Amino acid sequence: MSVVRCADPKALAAKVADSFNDAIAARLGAGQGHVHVALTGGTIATELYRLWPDRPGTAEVDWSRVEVWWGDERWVPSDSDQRNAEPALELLAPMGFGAVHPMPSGEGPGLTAAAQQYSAELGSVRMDICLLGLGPDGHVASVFPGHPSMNASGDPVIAVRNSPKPPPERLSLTLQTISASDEVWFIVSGSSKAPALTGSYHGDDELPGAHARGVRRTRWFCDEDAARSLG
Ligand SMILES: O=C(O)[C@H](O)[C@@H](O)[C@H](O)[C@H](O)COP(=O)(O)O
Repeated sequence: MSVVRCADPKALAAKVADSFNDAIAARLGAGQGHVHVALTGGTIATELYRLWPDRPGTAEVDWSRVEVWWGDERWVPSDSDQRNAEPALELLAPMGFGAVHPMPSGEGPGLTAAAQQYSAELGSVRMDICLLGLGPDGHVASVFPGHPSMNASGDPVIAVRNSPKPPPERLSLTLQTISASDEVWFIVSGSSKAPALTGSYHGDDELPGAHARGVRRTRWFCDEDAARSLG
């Protein structure tokens, strides 16, 4: 595990964008045909998507060999501004990804069928890099502490009901699926996240963030406000 500390949210978002560019270019340069990346929703992730297309180095990457997935989604219609995927894809449009895989939206099949559909779409794909935000309660993707989503196993994607964070219905990768990723990257900003960050980093069992670990590497990108109590 490694921690990357940045002065403020803007520097944090820029650092994560540059790190993605470097890591993806390195994978492609090493002969990997395609790179699979899972993105997340949330405020700081949106800041990342806003500045990523214009970062120096972004134009150097062959994005046609990158496939984008989502770690979780809110079960609302596709034109809702609460969605994770569509607003992000609008910001990231200049990059021209080879393929994008938004999770199904609320006007489609039922929630359970949608989870099965995305599980099938995922098939045997494992993420090279899975990006995660962290909630103040320690949630990652739509896996919440003390909630049935924490113990889900079986299919890689689950239907989440009664989510403590609105909206109540969501889709999410399971912790097992997240932790099958080669790398897990956290992006964490703000003092409200400091206790959850410290607990997740140090392995507090009750926090979903403590169970999300990459097979090869776990990186914690955080700003000083979030990292305050990390030591
Ligand atoms: O759908 C969601 O709500 C997100 O995917 C969620 O897991 C998010 O990443 C964290 O809650 C952090 O969000 P903030 O950066 O807004 O605190």
